[in-house]
Amino acid sequence: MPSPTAATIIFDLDGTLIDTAPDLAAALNYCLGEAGHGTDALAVVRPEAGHGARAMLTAAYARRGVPLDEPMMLAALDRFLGYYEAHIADASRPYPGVVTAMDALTEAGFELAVCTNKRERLATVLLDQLGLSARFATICGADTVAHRKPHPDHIRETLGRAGGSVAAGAIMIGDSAADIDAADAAGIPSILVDFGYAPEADARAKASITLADYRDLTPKLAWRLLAHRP
Ligand SMILES: O=C(O)COP(=O)(O)O
Ligand SMILES: [Mg+2]
Repeated sequence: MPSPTAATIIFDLDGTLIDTAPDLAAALNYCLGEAGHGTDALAVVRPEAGHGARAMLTAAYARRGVPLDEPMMLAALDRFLGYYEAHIADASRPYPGVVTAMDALTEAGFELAVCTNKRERLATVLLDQLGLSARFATICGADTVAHRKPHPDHIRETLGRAGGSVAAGAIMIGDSAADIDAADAAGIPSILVDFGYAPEADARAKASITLADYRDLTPKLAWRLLAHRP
């Protein structure tokens, strides 16, 4: 049971907690192959992996100069998501050091939560298959809420479900401007991970700190950030 007074560490999922790009790229390449196109290398697809299936398909078709109207997009999305769910944890793994960092944070009394623009069901299936779901007080997806990140309500809803609040203390850890902007608008400190999919310059500038290695995500760092709230 989440404690009502615990501070909450909120993780973004894709590109922050889990490196999901290989399985997302495989789902994209399956769709491209089915439509008679060649495949894209992981390095090409990786920067788009944090923006969801629709963005990945849009970019792949734009690279080929092939138009993708809405009915084609909806059919491609169905194919993408069907393949993706069936292969969701084939190659996706937690980033190095994050599980050890979560152990230390939980041990120190922090509540952990996930706030992702992935669909809640997919996020839950992925974390279930990786054996990580039980660590989180809530897994709050894009379709769990009326307004997804960068809207601050996504963070507020995540905190509410986790038994926390802005007043009780919260930190958002993410890899994109959507994460950092949501944290900023909710009035909580943020950590931008350097190794994610979309570390844009404005997110880097706006984040409370940038993290290059999960070994540095310690309870001491979290307490320091909470002591200097924005
Ligand atoms: O699937 C997306 O659009 C991005 O997911 P994320 O918020 O976990 O990075
Ligand atoms: Mg992300």
